[in-house]
Amino acid sequence: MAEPSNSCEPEPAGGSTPAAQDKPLTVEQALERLLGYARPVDETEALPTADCLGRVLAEPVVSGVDLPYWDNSAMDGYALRADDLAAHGGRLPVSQRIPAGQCGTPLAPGTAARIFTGAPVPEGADTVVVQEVCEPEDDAVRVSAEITPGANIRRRGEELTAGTEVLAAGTRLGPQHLGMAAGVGAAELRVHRRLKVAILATGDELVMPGTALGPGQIYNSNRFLFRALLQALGCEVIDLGIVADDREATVAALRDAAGQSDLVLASGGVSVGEEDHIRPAVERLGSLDLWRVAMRPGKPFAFGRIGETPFIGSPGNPVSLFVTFGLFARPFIQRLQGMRDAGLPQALPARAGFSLSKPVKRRDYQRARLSIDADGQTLVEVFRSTSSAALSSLTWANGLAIIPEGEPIREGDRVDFIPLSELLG
Ligand SMILES: Nc1nc2c(c(=O)[nH]1)N[C@H]1C(S)=C(S)[C@@H](COP(=O)(O)OP(=O)(O)OC[C@H]3O[C@@H](n4cnc5c(N)ncnc54)[C@H](O)[C@@H]3O)O[C@H]1N2
Ligand code: MOO
Ligand SMILES: [Mg+2]
Repeated sequence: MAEPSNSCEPEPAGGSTPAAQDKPLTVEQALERLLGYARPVDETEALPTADCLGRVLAEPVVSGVDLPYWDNSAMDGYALRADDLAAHGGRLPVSQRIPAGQCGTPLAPGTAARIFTGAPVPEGADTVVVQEVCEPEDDAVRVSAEITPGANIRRRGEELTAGTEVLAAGTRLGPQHLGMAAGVGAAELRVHRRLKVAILATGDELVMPGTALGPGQIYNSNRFLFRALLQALGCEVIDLGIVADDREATVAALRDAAGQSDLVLASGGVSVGEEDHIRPAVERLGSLDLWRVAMRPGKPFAFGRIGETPFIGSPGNPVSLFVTFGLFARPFIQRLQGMRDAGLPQALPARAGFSLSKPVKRRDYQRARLSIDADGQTLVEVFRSTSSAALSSLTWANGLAIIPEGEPIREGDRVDFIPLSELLG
């Protein structure tokens, strides 16, 4: 889509060397370069708050009210003046009843009000006593325990006051944010429009589930990975299906994809064989701005532009696609969507429950499982195979262990672990 709002200015980042750099970039350099090309889509729309799940907020939400809006009871019980209770030997007549949704009258001196959770505390009362320590007696109440003056009242404005920004622009709206917006009375929110992402899977060997496999054929897993990863990010997916390993077919499919989307994602055909047509096709239609990252899986990862439309080429191996999506495509998409905090997924320090005597040559994102052992210590185990074709490694894992290049790992060493949740949504 040739929208100026989403154009990729040729602004080098992460090093000035253009695309087909001689050496693979580090993960950090690659991300920096990639994000240097990310221009947020600036078109926005106003939607009913209930329809905004997963959208990115374009304007802050500012509260028009104090929260709570008035002093209210945090418990079911009796509202009274603490001094009155002491002065009347722990027994007070009940002068009114205040359920939630009703306002009582100012509390008559020397009396208590029956009150329920969420009801406004009547003027004059300074304490709510929970009913569990009260005995109702005819039209009075006897309090059988020590009370804490001021207890069980949620004060007006104690959470926040009118004029407070409750949600910042650039927030991805989850259930808690929608609840917050509704809680300050926002019926509509201004959000960025949905990002249109075109996907295509290259490969003559691919067939769709539902068809019997012929000789040399495999099922097209990547389509399902792409779609689901994008849906979890709130994108509109334009699925262009399977593209043959053919130069002209690849050029035509990429041109078609770029014409109707904000971003094009392709899987496969990005490596060095003569059946890999993605790089020359992108170069013909625009430019290749990055190719190859010093990582495993995912080394032949590519980024470029087809006209003005950004392009991400993921390696065909499904695990390589998943990992490069989480590390690069996800933050890039978050930026286009207008999110504030787009970057590498957060890793947490953990303890290796495995050893690798032979150091790895490229930074390795091994499929891993974090657990807490009997002593309460973190323990990371890695999958038995590092094959980037083995999706079963990802269904087994709950995260990725980052194995730095050139360093052996001994059991008990610190190892950085990225929870899968950091890579999704
Ligand atoms: N001589 C070299 N060969 C390869 C290199 C290299 O540096 N030199 N790199 C290897 C690495 S690492 C990877 S990763 C792959 C990346 O390959 P491509 O991106 O070109 O992808 P393809 O060759 O098309 O496919 C690779 C692999 O993935 C399977 N595949 C492809 N698409 C799908 C799909 N939609 N669903 C499921 N599986 C898919 C495909 O059948 C291949 O097995 O290149 C190495 N080669
Ligand atoms: O980069 Mo490939 O993804 O190592 O298998
Ligand atoms: Mg290939």
